[in-house]
Amino acid sequence: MDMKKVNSLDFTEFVSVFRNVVERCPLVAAAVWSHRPFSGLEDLENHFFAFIDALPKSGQEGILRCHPDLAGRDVLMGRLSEESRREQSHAGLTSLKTHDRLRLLHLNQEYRKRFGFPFVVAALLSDRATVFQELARRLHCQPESELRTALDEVKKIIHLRLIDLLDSHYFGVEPPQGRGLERRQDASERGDSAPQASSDLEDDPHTHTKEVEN
Ligand SMILES: NC(=O)N[C@H]1NC(=O)NC1=O
Repeated sequence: MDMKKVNSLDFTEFVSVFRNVVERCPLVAAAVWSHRPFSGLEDLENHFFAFIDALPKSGQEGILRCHPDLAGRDVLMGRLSEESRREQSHAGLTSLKTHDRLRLLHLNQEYRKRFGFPFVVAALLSDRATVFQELARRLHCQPESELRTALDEVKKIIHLRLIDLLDSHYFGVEPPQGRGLERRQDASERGDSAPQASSDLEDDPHTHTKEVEN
């Protein structure tokens, strides 16, 4: 879909297409529609970012709480959104062995206990090893800076989801904070050589398939 097409969508169509750009928060797409026409991907995503930035802390935490835990219950129950399933699968999080799943469950619980919202990371830019490392590192951050870090990850997820929905020629646009696309490409080109969180990870062929098309 190109920007001309995006700008031609009526409210219902726009919300239907962009409803999960912010995980389980179609209200954000509903608000962004009012700002059309958009000049390009950057303009469009800036409206998503601005909506989130303008929220009070409780709203920002609410956005984070709409994200499913990585390798959490929603994964086990098959209740992930299509986007989240693809992202978590890309990072190898839908095929963890019990030992690693329990370790992640424990870290996720510790994180949620400390900050009051789930650990969020752009899984499409990550792999199993970095998810574990980042979770262990961010667990010790100060609440205020951690909220900002988590929202920056949400913005990376938004950026990548918008790229998926739009034409591939937008792929050259830098992600928020200029970080990440290179790693995403590395990951998708990497094929089956994703670093592992521990030596006993399952090797699920679905985990390492090239899931990112662009
Ligand atoms: N908790 C969390 O990070 N969830 C997510 N990350 C991501 O890239 N997609 C998600 O659903």
